[in-house]
Amino acid sequence: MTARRGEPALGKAQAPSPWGDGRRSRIGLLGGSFNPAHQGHLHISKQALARLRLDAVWWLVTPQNPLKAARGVAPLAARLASARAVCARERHILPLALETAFGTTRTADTLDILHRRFPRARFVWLMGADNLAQLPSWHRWRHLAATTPIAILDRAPYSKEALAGLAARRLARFRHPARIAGVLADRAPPAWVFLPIRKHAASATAIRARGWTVSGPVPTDGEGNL
Ligand SMILES: Nc1ncnc2c1ncn2[C@@H]1O[C@H](COP(=O)(O)OP(=O)(O)OP(=O)(O)O)[C@@H](O)[C@H]1O
Ligand SMILES: O=C(O)c1ccc[n+]([C@@H]2O[C@H](COP(=O)([O-])O)[C@@H](O)[C@H]2O)c1
Repeated sequence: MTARRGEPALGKAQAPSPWGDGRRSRIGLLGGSFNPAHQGHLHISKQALARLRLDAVWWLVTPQNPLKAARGVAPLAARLASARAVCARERHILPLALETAFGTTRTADTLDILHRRFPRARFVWLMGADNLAQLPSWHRWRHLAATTPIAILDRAPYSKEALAGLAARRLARFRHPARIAGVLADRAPPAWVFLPIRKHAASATAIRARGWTVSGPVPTDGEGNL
């Protein structure tokens, strides 16, 4: 892995595994605010691991979603801690603060760096159906789709809205049936699938409404699950 001039090198503590260390690792990237992380993130990550035949899912805990207000967003350390707590037992799911190391907040920029640094890795961008509906507001979203295969994980109540939206329409000819999900990582982008998985109702907004705070204990269901 080589850093470009001007890009910070990643310290060992940041070093994700697998590294793209000669093996053509298949890595799902779930970007998010994780304010806080919850069982919905875990559910879609497990679905992605199985359905897309991934080696790992990296949770990219964003320093700041460029389209969301900073107010009400817990510090990165607290969001990262919530992510680590939620997937503490998962060997193949890795919460990371790579965008803080890269100095990026916009996904297309982050993906460009990841492709440069891990030329042998096969990345798939993962997102819930709500984010597909919003994709046309993202910086260089067509470039993003042109560089990285995308898997959309279903989420209530956004399925119809997402599939009828501008991004789905503009990218319609690059959509593949869910049955090829296992080889999506091998497909040359643009390429995307919509995975009609069992829906999970968890949302960070609902958890915050129930009183999640940075300083207080992370709320659990008694088994350590948010
Ligand atoms: N229950 C869920 N089902 C499907 N996708 C989800 C679910 N929860 C989160 N995601 C997806 O995970 C990614 C990160 O989500 P995020 O951290 O914003 O959680 P959130 O619950 O959507 O937060 P908020 O309610 O604050 O907007 C997004 O792509 C989002 O669509
Ligand atoms: O690149 C953009 O312009 C962009 C705009 C909005 C959201 N994103 C990314 O989308 C991911 C999901 O964000 P969120 O806040 O819905 O969890 C996260 O990685 C954000 O950085 C990216």
